[in-house]
Amino acid sequence: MQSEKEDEEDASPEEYLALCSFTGSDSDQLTFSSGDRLLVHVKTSSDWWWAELQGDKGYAPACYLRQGATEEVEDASLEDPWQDEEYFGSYGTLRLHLEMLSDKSRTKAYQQVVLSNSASLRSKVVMDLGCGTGIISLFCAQLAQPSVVYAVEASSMAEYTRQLVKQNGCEEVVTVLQGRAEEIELPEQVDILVSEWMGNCLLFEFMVESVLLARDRWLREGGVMWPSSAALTLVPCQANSYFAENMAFWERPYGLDFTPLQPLAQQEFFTKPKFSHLIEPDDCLSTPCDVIFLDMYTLKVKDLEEIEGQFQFCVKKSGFFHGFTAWFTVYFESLEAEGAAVELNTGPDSEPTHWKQTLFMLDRPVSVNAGDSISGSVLLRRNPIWRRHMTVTLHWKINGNTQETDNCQANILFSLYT
Ligand SMILES: NC(=[NH2+])NCCC[C@H]1O[C@@H](n2cnc3c(N)ncnc32)[C@H](O)[C@@H]1O
Repeated sequence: MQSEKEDEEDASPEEYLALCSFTGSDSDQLTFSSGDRLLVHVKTSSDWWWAELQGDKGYAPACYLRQGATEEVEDASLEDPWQDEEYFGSYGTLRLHLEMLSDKSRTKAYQQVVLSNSASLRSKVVMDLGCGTGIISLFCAQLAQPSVVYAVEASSMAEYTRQLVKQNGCEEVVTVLQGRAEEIELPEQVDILVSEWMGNCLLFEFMVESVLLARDRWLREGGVMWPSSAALTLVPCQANSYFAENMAFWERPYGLDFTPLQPLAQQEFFTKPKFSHLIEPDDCLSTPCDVIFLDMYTLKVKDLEEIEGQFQFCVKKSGFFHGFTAWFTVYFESLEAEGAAVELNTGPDSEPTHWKQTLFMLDRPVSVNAGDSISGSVLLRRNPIWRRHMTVTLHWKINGNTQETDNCQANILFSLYT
């Protein structure tokens, strides 16, 4: 009796080129090298395909493969791996800047950092990386007396930022430099490198790479990074309304049975992370836990390729385990020796920010009971081709202490593609 997959394999396989190497993380994932030609038998999901390489079969990440690619196509996709045209184009318009400036939690946290360090900022040299409209640089000039702030902005917004600096009488202190932080020249090393670089799930957009490169090139020995550190937090959660709206909905719409659409709904709505999700504190099934911690003084660009964290949650109340929710917190150390750090927490116990939280839905909910443990790991793997993207792979098992049976092993791969 052929397996379902073998049935589907009867269709003629298509040849794909591996654009880079991939090492399978468990027995049913294929391992291959850049340049290998794989035969794709079944596109089991938008992210994982059942493929074959020299007789070995297994799942391959679709984003690593290009159909009928030849060298020039490969070069083309490597031409703009940062998608800078689109990325800086979007920051050249007001929409995103309005969203960020309207985010009081975010903007006031940076204002508080400047305010609480205003004495120590006197006569310091500051770099504001990715200054956008220049709000952080203007806070520095308005609330403290640094000797100079280099406000670096790659998008066309920079020309307006210059006007805002002049309009607010800060041109003596703030110098706007248009260009990528990796490419511009500063006349001197800086004492403080401040930036608002965080993206969804902390790292999406990978602007953090630019911050690390600028740190290595422009931050003087003993200089200060703002943020100084960052943590990614995870919690198993209920998502009853999201589940009801996207899955239960198909049970009886207008008295009809639309359940045959539920597999489609699962594929379409639950295989991508839900950005801007607002989790209620009550939805948390256990105490949230920091799964990844980044020290902005020691973090290296190569560390960004794969970042893994472990977790062990103890379920504190019975309910439906619909998925995991993630958020981040960044910390700004004080310039004064014993001064208190400022933190910007984007979790459910803080004022909502424009990031809100990110919800990763399981294929199907699992009912859990108080005392169960949900343990496993989260792997953030940067896309080797599209450098602003990453996949999030969650492995977990549930050691229900109320059931004899086994764990339910599972792993889901989410691609944080725009
Ligand atoms: N928190 C985020 N996810 N994004 C908010 C900051 C993004 C701002 O930094 C600018 N920006 C991003 N990368 C760079 C770079 N390498 N060099 C200069 N400006 C940059 C970008 O044009 C935008 O104005």
